Amino acid sequence: MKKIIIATKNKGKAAEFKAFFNKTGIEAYSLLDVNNQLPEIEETEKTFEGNAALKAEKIADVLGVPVLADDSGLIVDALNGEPGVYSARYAGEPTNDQANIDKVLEKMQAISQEKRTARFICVLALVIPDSETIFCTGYCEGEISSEQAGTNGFGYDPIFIPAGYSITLAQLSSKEKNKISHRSNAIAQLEKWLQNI
Ligand SMILES: O=c1[nH]c(=O)c2ncn([C@@H]3O[C@H](COP(=O)(O)OP(=O)(O)OP(=O)(O)O)[C@@H](O)[C@H]3O)c2[nH]1
Ligand SMILES: [Mg+2]
Repeated sequence: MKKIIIATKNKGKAAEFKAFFNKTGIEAYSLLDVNNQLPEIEETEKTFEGNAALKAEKIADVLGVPVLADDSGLIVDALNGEPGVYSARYAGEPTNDQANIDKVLEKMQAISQEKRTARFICVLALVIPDSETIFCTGYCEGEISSEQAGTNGFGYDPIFIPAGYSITLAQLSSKEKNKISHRSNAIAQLEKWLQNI
């Protein structure tokens, strides 16, 4: 069977990719499944594309197999685009989802609901050895809630209300999140490239 490595150590992302690849006949493994000694990758770029390429290309260099990386984040209009490319490390390192949520809610305390618009972005970089890196981008529009709610998903899901809903992504089932998420929108564009693996 065809195989792909997902260059992520994020359990939430890995689960969402596995749910998708299960349907395609391609076996997907994340870095949490790989035993090889792999380099620690510092996300030094200033763009989602740059960091996605960095993660995919470094792992593909070592393993010599098709690799997909995801660089994603939350963009809040009232915070001038923060946390953006620094979403994982917004409240400092080591990364902590709850501290990141607390920081966003605190900074937005004085901001009214209609000015709390935000979006998730997901940039995927696919590296197939000896081919050019392929990029796909997906978005999920919505707004930041005033309080956190829900325990499904990961990251900022408990404070993100997708457009057209009145509950957070963390209150949706994983199946429902996967129908509308930035990640599934990016994956939908990737599908045509997967036959080259
Ligand atoms: O509520 C959320 N729902 C999502 O669907 C989602 N996707 C990404 N994010 C957050 O954005 C940052 C990504 O940073 P990131 O791309 O560097 O990933 P990461 O460092 O967690 O793992 P890795 O893939 O780099 O190993 C992290 O803070 C994630 O929590 C999400 N939050
Ligand atoms: Mg990261």
